[in-house]
Amino acid sequence: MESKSEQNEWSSGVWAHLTDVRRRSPLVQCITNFVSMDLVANTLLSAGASPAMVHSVVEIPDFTPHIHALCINVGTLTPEWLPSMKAAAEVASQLGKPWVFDPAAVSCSGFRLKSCLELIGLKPTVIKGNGSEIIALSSASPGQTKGADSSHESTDAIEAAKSLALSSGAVVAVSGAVDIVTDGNEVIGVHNGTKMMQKITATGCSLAGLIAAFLAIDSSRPLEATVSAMSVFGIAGELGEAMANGPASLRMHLIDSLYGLDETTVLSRVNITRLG
Ligand SMILES: Nc1ncnc2c1ncn2[C@@H]1O[C@H](COP(=O)(O)OP(=O)(O)O)[C@@H](O)[C@H]1O
Ligand SMILES: Cc1ncsc1CCOP(=O)(O)O
Ligand SMILES: [Mg+2]
Repeated sequence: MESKSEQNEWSSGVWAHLTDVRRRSPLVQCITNFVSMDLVANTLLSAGASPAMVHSVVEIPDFTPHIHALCINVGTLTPEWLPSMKAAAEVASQLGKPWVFDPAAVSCSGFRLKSCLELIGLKPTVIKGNGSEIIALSSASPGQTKGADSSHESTDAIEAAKSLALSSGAVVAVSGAVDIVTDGNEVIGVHNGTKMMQKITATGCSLAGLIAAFLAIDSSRPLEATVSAMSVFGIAGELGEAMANGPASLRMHLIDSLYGLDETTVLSRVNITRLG
């Protein structure tokens, strides 16, 4: 059971992180899938960050040195896109810029799984997947695939997440009913969010982009920054659902709620526990 003071510490940490993102407006480069580009960019803008969907390999040497964080998502991967992803990841890692890797639909093909493992070799700061994606990556073998959706609960993936964190050196975040964040030793559960978020495509991708923005302003504490981003996104979903009639209006209200989040709401809604 979490003590009141531990809860208060998490809540004030979440609010401090969001305030800092709004104040510093970090530049986040996103090489993401076609489905998600719009929602990822709008999520980052409503949180106060500055998104740039720059993915051409010829632009990376000029642009990537200027970013504050990077997000790479393989949701619509093709062989033509992989060199851009690798080049951007290499620049980010060499220059000490935090980067998030989202192995969207990793089990779709052998090509995608191999590409994901190669990208993990380039040292992401955070790997964010759903339960099925993290289990597949951790065992380096595709399970049964449901494409971009998960057929596992996030809590089924705790041991896989810990093992992937230890083998990769990344913080691993598993989205789902309870968002799990681990560095291989500590395991934190974020209990914000709402089930209907699964019915909007690219919410997982947007969460990965948001994690990148939070890492940009607290790169020395990737576990805490990731926990904060997950809680903030979940709270925006909870508030959005209260105004929505279904997934399409939730999409709109989620963005509005993220934009309008205030201190009282954040402090009263953060729900984070230590799971191990
Ligand atoms: N059953 C649920 N209850 C509450 N929040 C959920 C639930 N399922 C997903 N979410 C939230 O939806 C967002 C996207 O997560 P998820 O659907 O797991 O990603 P992905 O799209 O990558 O599979 C996250 O913020 C997560 O917390
Ligand atoms: C439907 C789909 N197909 C390939 S990528 C993609 C979007 C997946 O987004 P998310 O992982 O956030 O559900
Ligand atoms: Mg996903």
